[in-house]
Amino acid sequence: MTDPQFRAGFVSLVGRPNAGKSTLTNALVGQKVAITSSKPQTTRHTIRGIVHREDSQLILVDTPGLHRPRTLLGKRLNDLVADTLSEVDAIGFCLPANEAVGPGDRYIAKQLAALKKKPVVALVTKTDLVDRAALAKQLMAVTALGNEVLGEAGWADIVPVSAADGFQVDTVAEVLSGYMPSSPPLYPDGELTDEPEAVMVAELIREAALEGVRDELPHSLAVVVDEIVPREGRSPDNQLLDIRVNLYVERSSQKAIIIGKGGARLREVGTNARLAIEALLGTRVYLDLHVKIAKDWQRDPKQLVKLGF
Ligand SMILES: Nc1nc2c(ncn2[C@@H]2O[C@H](COP(=O)(O)OP(=O)(O)OP(=O)(O)O)[C@@H](O)[C@H]2O)c(=O)[nH]1
Repeated sequence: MTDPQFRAGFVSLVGRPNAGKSTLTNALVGQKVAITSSKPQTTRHTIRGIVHREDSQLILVDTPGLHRPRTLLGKRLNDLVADTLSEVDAIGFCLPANEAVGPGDRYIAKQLAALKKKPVVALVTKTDLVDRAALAKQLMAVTALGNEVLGEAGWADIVPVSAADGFQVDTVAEVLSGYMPSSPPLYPDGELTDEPEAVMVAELIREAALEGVRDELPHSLAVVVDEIVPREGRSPDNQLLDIRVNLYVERSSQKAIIIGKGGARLREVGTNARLAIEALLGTRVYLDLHVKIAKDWQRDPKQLVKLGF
């Protein structure tokens, strides 16, 4: 039954490069979905993370246009950003606690002001890097920016947060949830990301797995990307993505076809898929494939939802 109190909607985290958007996205979602690094402008795709809460669901959308004010001409950039942001229900504007409010922040704030009625929540990020006095000063500076650019009312809210130690991460989710419209959940429970990257990766694996056996398994194969996680401790120019994937078939005879004698076919599928994914993403990849039987998944609506259909 649908809970009339439930809220669900879209949120975009914006802010200048290195403001902590990707890290906060990961902390909110509770699992790594975005690629973070200390080098600015590494977010390569519009990424969505989904935050499932008891009484709300937040779908986080990244706004790539705001990352590169210097490489796009003013109007085009404004249009691009306005396009993306006009579709969200609230905006979280990330400003690092340990860096003075500067022209980059003011530039973004002015674009947000042009969107008129959209609620903008100022998120003062990385609070673990400053002491209480410095944080208080930064909160005042951020409040002043809101009043200067958005008028008397200023930001919809202002929340200090640290993705690194978890301080107030939950409060951020709660405050943003308050700006979501009443709606049933928009995504099935347990779904963490709906990024185009995962969909494309699944497609490439499906292709590789069906190569040469298409007649035997035409529609009996579902590919679900469980996780795409950057390997810890790698430098930005030597990244490795760990990708864990489940391949679902309907019967054990089909499982045997996919795996092949002594696992030989699955190894070949893995290599071919990995090369295609590396070419797509431009990063080295470690692919972890598991073949599972989901009996009659094509006829079972619950299974279909679980498998992303
Ligand atoms: N100490 C600390 N560091 C953080 C925190 N959040 C992010 N960082 C660091 O700040 C840097 C930038 O963080 P990102 O999350 O990649 O920033 P971003 O805004 O997504 O950056 P772009 O993709 O360049 O726009 C990384 O080195 C993070 O580890 C935090 O809460 N505390």
